[in-house]
Amino acid sequence: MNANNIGEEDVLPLFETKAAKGRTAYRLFCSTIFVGMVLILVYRYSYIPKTGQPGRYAWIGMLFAEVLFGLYWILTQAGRWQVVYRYPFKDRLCIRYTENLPGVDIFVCTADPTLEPPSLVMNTVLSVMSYNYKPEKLAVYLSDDGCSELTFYALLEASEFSRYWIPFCKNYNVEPRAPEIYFAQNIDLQDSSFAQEWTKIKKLYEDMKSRIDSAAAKGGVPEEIKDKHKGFSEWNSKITKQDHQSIVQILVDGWNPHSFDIEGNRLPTLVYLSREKRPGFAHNFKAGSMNSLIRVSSEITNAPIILNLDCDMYSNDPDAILDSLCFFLDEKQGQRISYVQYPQRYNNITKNDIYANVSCAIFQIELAGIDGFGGALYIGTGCFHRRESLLGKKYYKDHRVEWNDIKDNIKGRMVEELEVASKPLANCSYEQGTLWGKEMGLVYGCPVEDIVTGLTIQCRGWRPVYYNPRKSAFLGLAPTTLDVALVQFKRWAEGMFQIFFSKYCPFIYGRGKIKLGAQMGYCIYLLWAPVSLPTLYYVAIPALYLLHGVPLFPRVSSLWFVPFAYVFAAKIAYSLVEDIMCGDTLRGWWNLQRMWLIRRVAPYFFAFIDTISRMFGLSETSFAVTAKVVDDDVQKRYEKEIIEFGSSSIMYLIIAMLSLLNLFSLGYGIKNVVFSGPEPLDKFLGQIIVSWLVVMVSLPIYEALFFRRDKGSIPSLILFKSIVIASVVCLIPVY
Ligand SMILES: O=c1ccn([C@@H]2O[C@H](COP(=O)(O)OP(=O)(O)O[C@H]3O[C@H](CO)[C@@H](O)[C@H](O)[C@H]3O)[C@@H](O)[C@H]2O)c(=O)[nH]1
Ligand SMILES: [Mn+2]
Repeated sequence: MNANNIGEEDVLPLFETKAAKGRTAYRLFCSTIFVGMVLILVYRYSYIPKTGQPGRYAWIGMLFAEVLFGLYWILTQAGRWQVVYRYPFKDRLCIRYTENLPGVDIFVCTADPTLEPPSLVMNTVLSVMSYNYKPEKLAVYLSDDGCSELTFYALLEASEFSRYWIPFCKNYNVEPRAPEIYFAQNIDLQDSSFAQEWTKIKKLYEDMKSRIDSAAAKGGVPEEIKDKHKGFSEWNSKITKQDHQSIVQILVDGWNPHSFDIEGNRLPTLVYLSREKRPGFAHNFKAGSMNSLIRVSSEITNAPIILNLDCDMYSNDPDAILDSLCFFLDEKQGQRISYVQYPQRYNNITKNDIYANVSCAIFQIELAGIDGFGGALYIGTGCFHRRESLLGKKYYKDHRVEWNDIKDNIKGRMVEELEVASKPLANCSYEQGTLWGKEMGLVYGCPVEDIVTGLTIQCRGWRPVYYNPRKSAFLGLAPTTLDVALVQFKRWAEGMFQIFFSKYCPFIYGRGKIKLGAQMGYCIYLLWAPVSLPTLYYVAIPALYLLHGVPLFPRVSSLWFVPFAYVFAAKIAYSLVEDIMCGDTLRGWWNLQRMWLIRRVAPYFFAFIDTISRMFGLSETSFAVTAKVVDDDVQKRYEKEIIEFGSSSIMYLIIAMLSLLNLFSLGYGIKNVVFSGPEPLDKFLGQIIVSWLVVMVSLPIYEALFFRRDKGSIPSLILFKSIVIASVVCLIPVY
């Protein structure tokens, strides 16, 4: 697998790592904020009201909140201090390695045919089957945790359609290779032979899709179809999602001379897997499914490189495999690279990204910043792995792997034989008494299996890479309702906080194994949940004390006001500049501010509560699968960028209550200024500004509470409860 006879020193590298521009300027700016924060704390500490004076306890609380904000802010610098960008050179790769590229196994996970419609999943499967890569080196595995015959049927249909789709894609260099997305584009059909092909394939695709969708609508596969394929015999009336045997079906055997596409070229191997599930056996959600995939694929193709994708993440770049191989095959650094993580991007984002799904700062800056400390995170999808490192091997210096191509046995063994041999590997009992889920494969026991697994891989000596190409390599579906978006963030915040308290806490587990910057970088996310506490404090207490006429910030006429004003303004300005530079719109930034606040006060807070209650054994780990589709009405509102509340989630109660509280106190504060002149303004401007900011970002919330009548507005019961609670809170005496 080495480059032909060339000495290692003379070959050009296959990738390059460059430091981001503007580091010094950023570090200087950062230091001024730091000084401002220290001054704020000095002020807080020296002016604590004496015992008996009003606001003493609130003041001490403010001091705590500001200390916590400050500490958290220091952590977030790990994501910005040393940002690096990676540049692969796939032309060099293609010249140097022609025939001897490694095999790649692609894993797609799906869990529920209603939340994740089979026709959507097939788009992902088709997009990865048509990579620009030798089909005999490519295998696609679909893991179906829903154990649905619909998904199986859809995969059968897709395997047939792929015989037309793949040659069409390659002949005309079509992009992207997810048919649904491709045919939704405006295509220039001047060339008549192309137009003919295009029309033919489009018809084939639409027919296939309508067969899949109508089976899904009927809730089952028609009998006459079932009779045609022996695979359906695995399903009987007793099978449920939670209780069934292992199913492994090789739908395309890349080595079978009969499985060619319509032009006589080979097809990639295609495998359907539904691991065994039995009541009483923990199935460990996606981590369990990935581990079964690792084992089953090792029996069938055993490629040294694994790409793992969520079912909604189609490939948007047919050359993505080549890009990522530049990292693994680089002669000098490649041996140590365990995985290449791409950012999560979406194809259903509206112009101003109403739920702030894109997270520019995270994907364009923070993750690249943590990569600068050698700690690129594994985020569950869009990630190429080295099979060895995912399996749990340690990295040893000077240890070189010989990457054998596709496992020889697929060539010699019959499909039936492979199926029989791999089924037991997906059985519940297989993992009992083994290291799977602990030191092998993905780590169990955490709803963010990805982050914790990535950490363990790094701590075994590997150096992952974060690669954010200009052209998105993968595109998925972002949540289109607030409810779904918040539940997702709650799962993340909860899972991550759990890691912080487990033996995997980066500061302990990673000590001496990964850099301090990387440890801190992890904690930016692991501490999402507890950062909700000072945030809640800051949006509730100053407003409440404004109502009661107790000041909590320095007077405007005092010099102490300056650090507060500076830190506030500088942070806001910085986030604006950062966001716009990442390509967001002004309104997009504004939406991000709203979501920032909402996330911190609701899902992060509930994640905090649930993590603590789990520590006392009061609740269990769960994984709420994100819905990928919604009703037409809801979709229309999403496209118009109207926030979809539309459920009675308890999270809305907190959000509504806080926005009402700030509205009351802002009204009261302004009334005082208008009637009593400059004195209250001097004393209360800080609090008025905080409330004013909360009110400004909450405008769509008031609208949903009081004015909207559509189904997506906030239910009136929540309105009622939040008014009652907010009023009671206002009446509580303060100390
Ligand atoms: O029991 C399960 C649950 C989920 N999944 C699959 O896992 C993927 C991710 O689930 P989704 O509901 O889409 O979660 P997201 O919040 O969108 O996922 C992000 O966060 C997860 C961790 O919380 C990671 O596993 C994902 O890769 C990452 O994209 C999907 O393909 C599911 O089909 C399973 O295979 N089995
Ligand atoms: Mn998802």
